[in-house]
Amino acid sequence: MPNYAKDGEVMYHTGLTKEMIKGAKYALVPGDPGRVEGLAKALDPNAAFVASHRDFTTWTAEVNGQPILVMSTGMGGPCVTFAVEELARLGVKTFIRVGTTGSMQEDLNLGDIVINKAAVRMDGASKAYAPIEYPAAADMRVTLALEEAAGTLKIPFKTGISVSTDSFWPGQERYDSYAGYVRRAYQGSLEEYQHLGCTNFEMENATLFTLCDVMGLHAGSVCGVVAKRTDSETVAPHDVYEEAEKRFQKTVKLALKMLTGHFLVRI
Ligand SMILES: O=P(O)(O)O[C@H]1O[C@H](CO)[C@@H](O)[C@H]1O
Ligand SMILES: O=c1cc[nH]c(=O)[nH]1
Repeated sequence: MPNYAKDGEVMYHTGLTKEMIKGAKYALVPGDPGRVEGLAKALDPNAAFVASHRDFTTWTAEVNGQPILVMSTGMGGPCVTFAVEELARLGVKTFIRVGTTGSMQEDLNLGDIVINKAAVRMDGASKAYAPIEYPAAADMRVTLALEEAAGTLKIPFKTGISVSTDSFWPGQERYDSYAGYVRRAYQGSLEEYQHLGCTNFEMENATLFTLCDVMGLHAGSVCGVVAKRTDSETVAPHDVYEEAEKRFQKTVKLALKMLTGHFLVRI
């Protein structure tokens, strides 16, 4: 029997109650708290600020007359576990990550969109919930809605498998760190992931997908490419992010319209 929050019960880390989230069943979960307001207002000009605690900034919006939560998770798997645990207790059932990412295939360019159908579990947090043999898989209906939305909007996108790491530098085989050293186990890992057909590096999908499947919830992910690792380790200038941001905002808005409407089986 799921342990739902009681009326008025305040979630310790997010500072939210059931009343504050207005019965939202869908949550958009970007990593960056600075992305929340823009995303909420892109969904709904009447979106409203709800709370800001630690890494978790929350706004509410409406799409198709349904309440939608937009809440940052902060960076990395451990932060995602707080977001999923507390929002699930408040009744959220579907989580869509709206992030940034580093692409690892030649045909994924800066500013493009990646929709992740699964993730390689290089995080640590998901291991507290399921053995490493358990897949980190996105919900197929959420993934299809994101693909259908990006395709309809003619936004360049690719669907693939992300590698979700706990480290932006050695875990993603970056040599431009302070020490400049990548431990031997990760030297050559980028090339290996490319051969395995993985599409991108980021830091939250594996935890999000694993937890949601384990808990009977639904998850999807759309990320904008801000680093093209086939060319460089560097993150691109801000205008690339702004282009990607416009694209992922439009994509999730249309995907939410489909998911809250009559797209495939209602979840
Ligand atoms: O832009 P967000 O959603 O934070 O996602 C990506 O950006 C951060 C690293 O720069 C990591 O959290 C990574 O997953
Ligand atoms: O290269 C990148 C860019 C964004 N986020 C990541 O985790 N890696």
